[in-house]
Amino acid sequence: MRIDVITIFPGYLAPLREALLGRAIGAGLVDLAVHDLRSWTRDVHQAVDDSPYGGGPGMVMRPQVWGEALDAVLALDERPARIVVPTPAGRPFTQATAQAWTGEERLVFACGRYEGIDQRVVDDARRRDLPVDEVSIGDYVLVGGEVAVLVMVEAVVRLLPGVLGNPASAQQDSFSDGLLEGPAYTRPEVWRGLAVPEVLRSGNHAKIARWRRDRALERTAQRRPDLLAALPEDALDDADRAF
Ligand SMILES: CC(C)N1CCN(Cc2ccc(Cn3ccc4ccc(-c5n[nH]c(N)c5C#N)cc43)cc2)CC1
Repeated sequence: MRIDVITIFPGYLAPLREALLGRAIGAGLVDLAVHDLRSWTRDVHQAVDDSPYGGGPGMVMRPQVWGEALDAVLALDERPARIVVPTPAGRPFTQATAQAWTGEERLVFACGRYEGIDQRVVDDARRRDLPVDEVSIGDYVLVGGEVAVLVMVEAVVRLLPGVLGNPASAQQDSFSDGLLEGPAYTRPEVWRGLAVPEVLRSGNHAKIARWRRDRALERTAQRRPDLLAALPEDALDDADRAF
């Protein structure tokens, strides 16, 4: 997978070259290119924003600069690309989104700042039949799209074959079966007077699996009843329902 990020703050994306993601890049599983939007400005001030039509607070990012930047970055590689635009007004970015994007050969992220990017940039890409997703990582307001891109790239790349040391981790993620994961423990057996639940030390794998499922159901019911309500009919077996 090739990933391109266009931003006025390239340094914000430096963490993508660290740790797991850095190793994925080093292993050739991911190609990452970060581009400074100001490279496509033509004025001495390298202006990327302007006042909003219709008035209102803040500034809006100029379509000309973004249009030239996206055209140039898309032309760098012949692989078909999905353009991703983080925005507070976007569709929710979920684990399902991350899973779906693992099938893409290329993702091009457009990081806005100020009050966002002139809508005609997205409209122009769509009318050229380029796939464009406007997505939000959560119901809170950030200052720009860069942090959202860090989140989304990590969520996608960790699902790519060969990236995680133990692929089972991705399969047993929270959300992958629709539930939150339950509590996890490691040594010592007792810490500050708190003992690891005995069942986890029993060696009885059936009992352990049941206990873990019950804790996941309990935690999901307490913290995310919406996830429980959204489970498909056949997601819970009789033992789950008995819980
Ligand atoms: C009603 C009320 C919830 N509204 C809210 C948004 N207000 C306008 C407004 C304010 C600030 C920004 C800053 N900004 C610029 C580009 C950009 C990209 C992503 C995000 C972003 N924020 N939160 C997320 N989950 C995001 C994602 N993904 C924020 C961005 C952009 C837009 C208007 C009021």
